[in-house]
Amino acid sequence: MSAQTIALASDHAGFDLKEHLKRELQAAGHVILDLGTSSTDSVDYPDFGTALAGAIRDGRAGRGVLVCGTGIGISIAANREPAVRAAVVHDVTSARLARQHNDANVIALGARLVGPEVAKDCLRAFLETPFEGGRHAARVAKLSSR
Ligand SMILES: O=C(CO)[C@H](O)[C@H](O)[C@H](O)COP(=O)(O)O
Repeated sequence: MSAQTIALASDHAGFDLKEHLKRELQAAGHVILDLGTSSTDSVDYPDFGTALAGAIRDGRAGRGVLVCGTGIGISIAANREPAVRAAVVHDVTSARLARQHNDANVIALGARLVGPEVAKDCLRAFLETPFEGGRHAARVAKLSSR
């Protein structure tokens, strides 16, 4: 995928993995919008999921990557924004299908569940896999119309 602005956000549990993924994305030439957190000091994941969702809504980033301990809490926060389709992914297959079937514009990773190499593979699949459209298009449209 060509270079684009990608927003990153995590809580304390996801901080180290976020930094790892940031370096990967920078090396690939992407522009990074890092919305925090900036250390492993304890913070609240809704603040960071919401911040990333705002960046997607406002067009400051085309895609987003969220990290918390499980990926769950921070994705719940981000998905409250209608412009966001955030998918918790654990492996390349879930990351690929989140794009092919769901046109996910955000992935959420669990730093306590997924190692850095698997997370990197998920990120690559997320960025490189196109939406299939077809029968999935009407379903995704229904997500936005409710
Ligand atoms: O939101 C979560 C659970 O879905 C995340 O895993 C958080 O990172 C986790 O709850 C943080 O837990 P901690 O005990 O405060 O580090």
